[in-house]
Amino acid sequence: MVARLILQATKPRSNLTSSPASRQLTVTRSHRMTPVSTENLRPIVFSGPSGTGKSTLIKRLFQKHPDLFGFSVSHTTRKPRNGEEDGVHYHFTTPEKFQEMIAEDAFEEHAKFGGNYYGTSKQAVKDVADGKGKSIDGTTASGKRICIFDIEMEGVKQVKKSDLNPRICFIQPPSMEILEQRLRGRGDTAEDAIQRRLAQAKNEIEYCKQEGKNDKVIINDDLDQAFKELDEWAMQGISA
Ligand SMILES: Nc1ncnc2c1ncn2[C@@H]1O[C@H](COP(=O)(O)OP(=O)(O)OP(=O)(O)O)[C@@H](O)[C@H]1O
Repeated sequence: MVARLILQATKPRSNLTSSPASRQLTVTRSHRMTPVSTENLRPIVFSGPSGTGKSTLIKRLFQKHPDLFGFSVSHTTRKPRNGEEDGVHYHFTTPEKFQEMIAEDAFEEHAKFGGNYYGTSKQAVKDVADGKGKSIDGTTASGKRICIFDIEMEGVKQVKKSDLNPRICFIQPPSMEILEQRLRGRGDTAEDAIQRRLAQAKNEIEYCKQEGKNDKVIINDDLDQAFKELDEWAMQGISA
């Protein structure tokens, strides 16, 4: 879904790294404290074709580490749906204000989908590290968190150019045939959209093959195996 310009985590920023005391953050977990080095506060970006299994894998990551990761609250020019609260689900804004923010270089990345703008502001990324991001269920992700991005290829290109210094992981389908089965199996995508997504998937897989575009590529064939690989990679360097 489009608005998954959701979250990110930020590269070690000055407010997190300037004093010795901040070189190690402490994340409170259910029964213990987990020291997290500043290196691990780098945002993690997940990308990959629609239907490849990003949401499924990210959900597992949040379930396994409920206090460690967060999404940023995106800006959007679309109208709020029932039950959506400004500042919680999205920062709802006007096209004029959104354009102003683009001009002020306020976004880490932004894009237009279905006639509406969506974007991740620099402030929203900082908010995740300050305990003001979102958890997987939309509730406030309190405490310092590592920002997770779930974004499209164009968004990945933008964050790579920003000063976020994210770790980038591409989730690849085992084959185009299986990707098609997954998209159809979800039962929520119209035929023309499936065809568009499959065509786009080819572009994304080509992009992913280029040298230096990703820090990690995971083939999501067997889900348990893919999650194990993803979890080990995401948790690298995080003391638990
Ligand atoms: N390893 C797997 N084996 C079989 N089915 C899977 C696997 N991973 C995910 N799926 C299924 O594939 C479908 C697509 O997964 P998911 O919605 O997580 O994809 P996505 O990459 O987040 O897509 P989008 O970008 O469109 O939101 C879902 O029905 C999910 O249950």
